[in-house]
Amino acid sequence: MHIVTTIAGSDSGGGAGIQADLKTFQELGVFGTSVITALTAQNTMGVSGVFPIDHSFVEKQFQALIEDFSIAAIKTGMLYSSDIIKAIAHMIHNQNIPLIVDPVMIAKGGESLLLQEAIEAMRSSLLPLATIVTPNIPEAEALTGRKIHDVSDIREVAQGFFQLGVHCVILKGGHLADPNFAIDYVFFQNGKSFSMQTPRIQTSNTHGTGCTFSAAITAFLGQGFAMDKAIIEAKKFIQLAILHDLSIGHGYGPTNHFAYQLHKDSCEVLIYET
Ligand SMILES: Nc1ncnc2c1ncn2[C@@H]1O[C@H](COP(=O)(O)OP(=O)(O)OP(=O)(O)O)[C@@H](O)[C@H]1O
Ligand SMILES: Cc1ncc(CO)c(N)n1
Repeated sequence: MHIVTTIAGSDSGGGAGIQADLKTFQELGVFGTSVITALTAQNTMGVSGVFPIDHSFVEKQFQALIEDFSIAAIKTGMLYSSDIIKAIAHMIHNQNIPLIVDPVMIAKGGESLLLQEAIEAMRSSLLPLATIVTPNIPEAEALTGRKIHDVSDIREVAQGFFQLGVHCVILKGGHLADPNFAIDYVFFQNGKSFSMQTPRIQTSNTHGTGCTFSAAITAFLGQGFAMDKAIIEAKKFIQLAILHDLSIGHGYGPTNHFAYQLHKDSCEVLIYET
């Protein structure tokens, strides 16, 4: 049994954060463990409160895991403060475990999940340890200080992440205004790159898409998939989770974590060399 870990915030509404990650791990046949960085009072309509966990207790949770388990891959999500980020970086820097950083900053409803003061710690302490980083466009802009106007700017931004020491950058194009396709751009430090394209689904049920996508990458990597295969299969997982959405809540509803196991043969991801 492969064991993986999510270090993230709790979403009481169950569609994002720790809850989305553990559901995704379970669906993909890996044993999920967790380190909770913050509690959020949250539903599909928004975040009504954030209660950060003291960084010493974040450390204590991780310590409990590494004393007992052999962890195959780690992902991070909502990390909230520089104290928490630095504590995590300190704990994992000598562990030699693949690390997927989803640099969560803002919830779909606009609430902040990362303090402004924490951006520098993300850049200087955590990203140098990252195997893969999965920013959306605004996150990539905030972390590299470069603006993305169109696809040609994306390669430059990936370089910005490589300079920090990241091995693979997945720029999620969900926020680029292509009405027909959801395109993500994948860049490796060795120069290899490709884009992944699926039909864009017209829905407001996109709560937790980023968490679910990065959790699926973590689950596949933890099982020993090669990096490109893990990324492409995770794109399939999130496409199906958005397509077969569940009617839950009154706002931005969750995705359907059951869908991949039911429909995985029906989804095609188009891959283009870039
Ligand atoms: N409407 C959509 N149809 C198809 N795929 C989508 C759609 N919206 C997002 N995706 C895909 O979902 C994945 C997550 O991307 P997204 O841009 O939503 O992440 P995010 O903004 O970080 O999410 P979150 O708000 O959960 O942090 C990407 O693979 C993206 O292409
Ligand atoms: C706890 C948490 N993590 C991440 C996101 C981003 O989707 C969210 N809304 N809540």
